[in-house]
Amino acid sequence: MSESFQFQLKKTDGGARLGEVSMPRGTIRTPAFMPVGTVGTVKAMYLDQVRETGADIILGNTYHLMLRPTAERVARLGGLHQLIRWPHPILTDSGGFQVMSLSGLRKLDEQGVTFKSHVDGSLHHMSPERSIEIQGLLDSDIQMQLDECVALPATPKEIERAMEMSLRWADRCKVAFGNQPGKAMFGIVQGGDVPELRVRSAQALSSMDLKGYAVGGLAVGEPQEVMLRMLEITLPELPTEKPRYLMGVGTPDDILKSVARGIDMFDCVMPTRSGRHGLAFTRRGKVNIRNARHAEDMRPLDEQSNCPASRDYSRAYLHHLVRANEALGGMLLSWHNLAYYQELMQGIRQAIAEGRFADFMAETMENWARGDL
Ligand SMILES: CCCSCc1cc(N)cc2c(=O)[nH]c(N)nc12
Repeated sequence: MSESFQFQLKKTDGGARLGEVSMPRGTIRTPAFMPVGTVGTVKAMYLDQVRETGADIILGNTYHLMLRPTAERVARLGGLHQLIRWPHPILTDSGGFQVMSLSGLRKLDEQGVTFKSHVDGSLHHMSPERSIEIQGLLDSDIQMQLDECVALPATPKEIERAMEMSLRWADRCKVAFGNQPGKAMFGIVQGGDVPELRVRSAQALSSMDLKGYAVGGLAVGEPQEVMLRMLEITLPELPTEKPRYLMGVGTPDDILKSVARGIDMFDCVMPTRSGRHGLAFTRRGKVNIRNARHAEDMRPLDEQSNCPASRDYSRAYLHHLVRANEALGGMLLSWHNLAYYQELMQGIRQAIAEGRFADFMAETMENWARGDL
């Protein structure tokens, strides 16, 4: 562990990068998958289970936590790590994305966003400074700038307006964050699906000399090939010695292809949300456990896994639980999916370390294509 925030790029293999983010609360092995703990919990999981799957860091969310239980109450209770009993690193999103997608957005201007809470309809205003203040009250280790993510498709003019505002907000967030040894504030590249706006955003953020850089404005409905193309355009404009975080991504296939292009950190609700709906990700592709073919299949999802949910429970039982809408079904499948995602990340890191990432990617995708036994 380190008293400061440090990123070490340990090895590259083609576009893929092996690294480590060291900070006081722990080390993040990259490429890393970060389970989403939006409201202070990774849904349907105990956090010691999340840790056992191999997670080095989880996410929290300014928008949700400012509404309930409020950032001030979390601070009075000792900060988010103490409240939820997760002593390892936490990254918090800034809240703007959730305001656009969850709240009754009332106003968005230079000063910030004004919105109605989806919890109780109360009115709130969040400026770049307030977002950083909230993330500080949560004692977040990696704090995201407030940004404006435009849903695609959108006009180039609209995308440019939002990208330029996000740059001005990045500057204000940097000032508000100040100097917090051991913590980091990441900028967020915007620019939609417009190459020259992506380049401008990445170059301007790079000149701010931040601790890390997220690629935002993607995984918002665009085709995968558009997302990947934007990575190919954006990543060369970002400093190689800083971590790159692709926000909201993704499926195992998205992750492999984004690692190949130089992404270090990922987050997505996919493994837990899909798990709650009966969809399992496995080394042989996706398995919809609700399908009748599993009703009397006493095999586990993956007898080679060291995760109890994958190894010790039959498909027949999982099928029954999900069909009966029993909470245990979603719990076991969330556990299995998070374990599979972390197993995939460990396989990626090992393959890069041994200089065989291209072969690993090809073999993994072949196994997915072969489908479930
Ligand atoms: C807890 C959720 C973290 S990631 C949410 C997210 C997801 C996606 N897809 C894009 C963005 C974005 O452009 N900006 C911000 N702040 N967040 C985004």
